[in-house]
Amino acid sequence: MILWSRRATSEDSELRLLRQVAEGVNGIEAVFDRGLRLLWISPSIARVTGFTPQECVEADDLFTLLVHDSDRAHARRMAAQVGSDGLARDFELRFCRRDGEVVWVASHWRAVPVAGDGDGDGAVALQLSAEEIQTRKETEYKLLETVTELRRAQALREHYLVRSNDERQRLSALLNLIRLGIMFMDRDRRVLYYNRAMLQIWGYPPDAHLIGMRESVLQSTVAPLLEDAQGYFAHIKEVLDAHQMVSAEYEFRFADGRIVTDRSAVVEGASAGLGIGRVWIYEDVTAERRISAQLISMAERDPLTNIFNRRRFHEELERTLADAARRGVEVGLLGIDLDGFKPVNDAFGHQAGDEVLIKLVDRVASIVRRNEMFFRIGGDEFAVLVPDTRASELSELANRLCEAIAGLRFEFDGQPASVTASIGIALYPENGLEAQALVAAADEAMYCSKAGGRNCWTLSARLAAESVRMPVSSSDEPDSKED
Ligand SMILES: Nc1nc2c(ncn2[C@@H]2O[C@H](COP(=O)(O)OP(=O)(O)OP(=O)(O)O)[C@@H](O)[C@H]2O)c(=O)[nH]1
Repeated sequence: MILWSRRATSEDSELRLLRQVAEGVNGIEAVFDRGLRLLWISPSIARVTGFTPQECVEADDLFTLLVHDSDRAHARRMAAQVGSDGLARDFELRFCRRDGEVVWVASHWRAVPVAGDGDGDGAVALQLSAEEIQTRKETEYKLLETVTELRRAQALREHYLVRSNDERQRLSALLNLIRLGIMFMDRDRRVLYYNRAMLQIWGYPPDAHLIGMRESVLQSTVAPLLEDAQGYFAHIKEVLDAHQMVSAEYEFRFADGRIVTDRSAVVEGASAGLGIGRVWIYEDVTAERRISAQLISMAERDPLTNIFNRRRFHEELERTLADAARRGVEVGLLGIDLDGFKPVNDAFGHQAGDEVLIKLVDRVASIVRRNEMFFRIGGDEFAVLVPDTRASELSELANRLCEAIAGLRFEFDGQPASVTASIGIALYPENGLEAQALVAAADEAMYCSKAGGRNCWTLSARLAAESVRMPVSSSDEPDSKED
């Protein structure tokens, strides 16, 4: 056995025995005096650090030689405390190897009484038992790194989860505020998402739960609400079968009269080419349609009598003539101007005149057929457009109108009042091929009626060589009389 002790000669038998045991163990064993001077160290120090036991013993300060800068003060302090209070201590520290590498060791320090020291002060030595734990430390480090990495990933995931939840909440709040109904269907045609407006439009209660519901189930629940369920479902089938990326706006009606439009688009997935489903957007356009119908009505109807006005008259005349030209049929135009209307206004006031106009329109409207159109051209001027007709039918109609108007009885301020009508009849194509020519022919004939005594009708002169003015008779076949 080689001895590296400064006090080898004065060792007692107990210390020798301790050394023998210590040299045989795999770990590092060392003995220090209370001043932390190394007295002895086992050969295993060379295996762990590369420094020989002799180099260690001869070193001025083993702590400076072996212990890493960062651990040195702590190690020294702990060892000194063991020396002073006699309590064993365990701690880990780093040794610096000769080759510059660092190696972790677990150290156990305890005070060992030195028997037979001779000075009688109960002297103690410090025994260090150390074991290399580099592999364990590396594993610990790796574990720590992995745990840190996991924690970081977890924190990041939680951060994104919170962000994505917030995002979803914001989006959901927004989608629930808008008036458009929105529904996402997945690729298997099951409901993935819907907003509040979608429930309202489709007549579901606010707490309805549709997530995961199949399209076919959805359709069966809404079918009774639709005016034409089969037509609507055929539209959906067409959109889906044709894989339309964006479908055109489709208008449909509910049985309760609401008008709704739908549009839909494929929702692109992250991987190109694969749609992950389809979004459907529903809009209740009932109010819009009503307003636009009102605007159209205002633009083409007379506000007092609610029948079509001059503007619509010209549109219908052009359309009817074009249609008649295609089909090779005749079109009749009756120009009607009231007789003696001004005196009613003058005698009983404008309101009385309005009443006459309203009642007269009601009466005439009850006489004209469904395919015949009645217009107020302005003031006390009216027109009836008769598609696909003959002159004889027109004269019959004119006769009935004259009789009906003359038969209207009014009473204002206790006094009776009445009006009559002068009618001019023009026939397409005989009296004019263009709208303007036909109107001029009807006007001309109407003025003939006025000139001929009023309360009568006149066939346009352009129909025959001369226009024909007829007094009103109750017969279906009016007696024609040359103008
Ligand atoms: N109450 C009322 N009167 C109107 C309205 N529009 C036009 N009038 C009046 O209708 C009258 C039309 O005049 P005229 O055609 O000369 O009246 P008329 O007495 O039938 O004369 P003739 O056509 O020659 O028989 C005028 O007094 C206008 O002021 C209306 O919306 N309401």
